[in-house]
Amino acid sequence: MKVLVIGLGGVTNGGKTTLAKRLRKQLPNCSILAQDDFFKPESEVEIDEHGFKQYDVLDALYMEEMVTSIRSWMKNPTGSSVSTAESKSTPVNLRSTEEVHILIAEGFLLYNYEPLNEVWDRRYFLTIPYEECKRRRSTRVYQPADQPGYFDGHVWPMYLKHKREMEENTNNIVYLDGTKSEEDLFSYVYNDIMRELEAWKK
Ligand SMILES: Nc1ncnc2c1ncn2[C@@H]1O[C@H](COP(=O)(O)OP(=O)(O)OP(=O)(O)O)[C@@H](O)[C@H]1O
Ligand SMILES: NC(=O)c1ccc[n+]([C@@H]2O[C@H](CO)[C@@H](O)[C@H]2O)c1
Repeated sequence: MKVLVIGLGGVTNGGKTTLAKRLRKQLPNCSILAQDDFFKPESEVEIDEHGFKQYDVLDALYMEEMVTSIRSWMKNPTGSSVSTAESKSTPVNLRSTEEVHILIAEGFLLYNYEPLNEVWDRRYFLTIPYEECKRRRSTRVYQPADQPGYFDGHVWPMYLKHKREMEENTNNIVYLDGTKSEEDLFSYVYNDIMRELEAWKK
């Protein structure tokens, strides 16, 4: 049996969830694990001197639990103990599909946490420019909702800081331009993963 752990990281509102769901429909035995499911409750999230809740940092997340979830999926991809959303579709375009299991872990802060660095078979990173990110984010309602000035005061500066640290410490990141169409993004990543699976079968 082959297990493939795919990281789909990138900026908030870059389109990670949209792309992951689309991939899950088409890839064989594919599950999604969302980093957003590991946020701490609001009462445990720190507040900085400007009054901004510190959600866009590793400390706001139960990262050890996320590692445990990924590792237990890797040991037993068909087990039910891990909270992942699983594909219900019939696998396509692949013989011996029952031997392949794919986990897409999607989230905004995947590659800055050392204990996760060795789990990835492939690392993707979606980017969109500042203006587009701010626009998309303004259409979303988080729980709790973004405070006034939150994007410029917390979200974007933390994104730039983490991206810089990631670039200093991590190799082999495949950057994806999140302003491309959903269809283009899907077919690029789908073909990339299928090539990897074909190479494994040989
Ligand atoms: N390729 C695309 N082109 C234009 N808009 C897109 C594209 N993909 C997703 N979107 C839109 O961008 C917004 C964010 O998408 P999505 O929820 O998939 O992003 P995300 O990276 O998972 O966000 P977050 O992790 O911050 O919640 C949504 O309104 C979605 O419809
Ligand atoms: N899911 C949450 O608990 C939560 C609460 C407040 C803000 N967020 C935002 O989610 C994004 C990552 O998807 C981050 O930019 C957080 O600001 C999440």
